[in-house]
Amino acid sequence: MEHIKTFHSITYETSSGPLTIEGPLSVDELQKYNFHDKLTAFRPAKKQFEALLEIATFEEARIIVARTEEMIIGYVTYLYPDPLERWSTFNMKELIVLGAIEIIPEYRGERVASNLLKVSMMDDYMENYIIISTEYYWHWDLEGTQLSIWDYRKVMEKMMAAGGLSPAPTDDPEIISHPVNTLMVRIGKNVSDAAVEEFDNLRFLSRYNQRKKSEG
Ligand SMILES: CC(=O)SCCNC(=O)CCNC(=O)[C@H](O)C(C)(C)COP(=O)(O)OP(=O)(O)OC[C@H]1O[C@@H](n2cnc3c(N)ncnc32)[C@H](O)[C@@H]1OP(=O)(O)O
Repeated sequence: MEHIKTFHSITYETSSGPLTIEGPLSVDELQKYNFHDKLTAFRPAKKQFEALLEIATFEEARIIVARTEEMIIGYVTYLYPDPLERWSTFNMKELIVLGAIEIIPEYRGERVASNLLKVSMMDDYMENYIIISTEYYWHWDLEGTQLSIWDYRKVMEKMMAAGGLSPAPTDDPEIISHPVNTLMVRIGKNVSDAAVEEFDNLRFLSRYNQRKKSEG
C-alpha cells in the first residue's frame, strides 16, 4: 500500500497568541523547530523529540504539530502498531494507530488537540485507513489537570470526536481491565468490507482465536 501524504496547515488565535497547526511534517521540517521542554507526557522532552524524528522516517507515519513561529508546543503521531502489540497480529496494511497526542499545559483547553485531529483528517488519504487509539487512564495527566478519570475520559472523547474517532467495543485485556479505558476507532470511507471484517476479528481476538481452535 502506498502512503501518500498531503500537507495541510491552519493558523488561529489562542489566548497566548497565534498558533499554526500543520503536517504531516518530514524529519527536515521538524528539525527547523524547537521542541518545548514541557512535552513530557510520555518521556523526557528531548527523548520524545528524538522518538518523533525517528517515527517521521517511517513510510506510513504522520506527525502533525502545533507550533508558534519557532516552538512545537503540541503534536499527534500516527503509525503502524507496535509489532509486540495485539493490533499488529494480522499485519493489516490499512490499520494505523494514533500513538500519542500531547499539548503543553499553557495551551490546553484551547482546542489545540481537537485542531490537531481536524488537520490530520483534512488529508483525504486518511479515508484509506482504519485509525485506532487505545486509551488507558495510566497515560493521562490526572495530576496536572486535576480531573477525575471520568472527566478526563470526556475530554478524550470530545477531542477524538473532532477527528471522527469514536469508542468501539473490544476484548483487549488491557482495555477491559478498567471501565474508563477505551478503544477509539475511525473507519475511513475507502476501507474495504474485508478489511473491516478482519478488524472486527482483531477487536475480538480472543473470541476469534477460540473459534479457530474449535474449528481445528
Ligand atoms: C493516545 C494518547 O496519546 S492518550 C494520552 C493523551 N495525552 C495526554 O493525556 C497528555 C497530557 N494531556 C494533554 O496533552 C491534553 O490535556 C490533551 C491532549 C488530552 C487535550 O488537549 P487540549 O488541547 O487541551 O484539548 P482540547 O482543547 O481540544 O479539548 C477537547 C475538549 O475537552 C475540553 N477540555 C479540555 N481540557 C479540559 C479540562 N481541563 N476541563 C474540562 N474540559 C476540558 C475542551 O473544552 C474541549 O471541549 P469542547 O469540544 O466541548 O470544546
